[in-house]
Amino acid sequence: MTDEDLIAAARAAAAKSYSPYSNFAVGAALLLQDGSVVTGTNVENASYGLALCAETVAVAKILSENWVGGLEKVAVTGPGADPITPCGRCRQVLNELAQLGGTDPDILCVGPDSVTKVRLSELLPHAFGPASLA
Ligand SMILES: O=c1ccn([C@H]2C[C@H](O)[C@@H](CO)O2)c(=O)[nH]1
Ligand SMILES: [Zn+2]
Repeated sequence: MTDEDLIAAARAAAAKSYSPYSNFAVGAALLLQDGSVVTGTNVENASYGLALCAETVAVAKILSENWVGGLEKVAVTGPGADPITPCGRCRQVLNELAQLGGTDPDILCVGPDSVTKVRLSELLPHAFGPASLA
């Protein structure tokens, strides 16, 4: 799975976005250690504050259906002029999945003409995670 393939999967997910209120279509594609890819898109609501982010939808799909191992890589696409970075809540939600499998995934923050690659630990330093409860 190349970065380009993962980005294409995120873009395909964004094409299914339900975002009639913000018109801001986000796609996320999560690559797991067994090579499988799970996608998510943002799902908004007439009660605006209930919007679900693309990354969180993808993590919920994985943990409720088919978690098979560590989180290797994530691609996130948005419609803005700059590469999109996961919001704070999504960083925490992604960290839970990463910690479960013991990885520090690359996050591909995708813009129209550039990709910024950062580690999750760079986006969420000093994270609170499962081990913090011990
Ligand atoms: O990382 C992010 C940031 C925002 N959104 C969604 C939430 C909302 O539907 C829209 C505008 O904030 O974008 C995501 O899905 N992921
Ligand atoms: Zn988010």
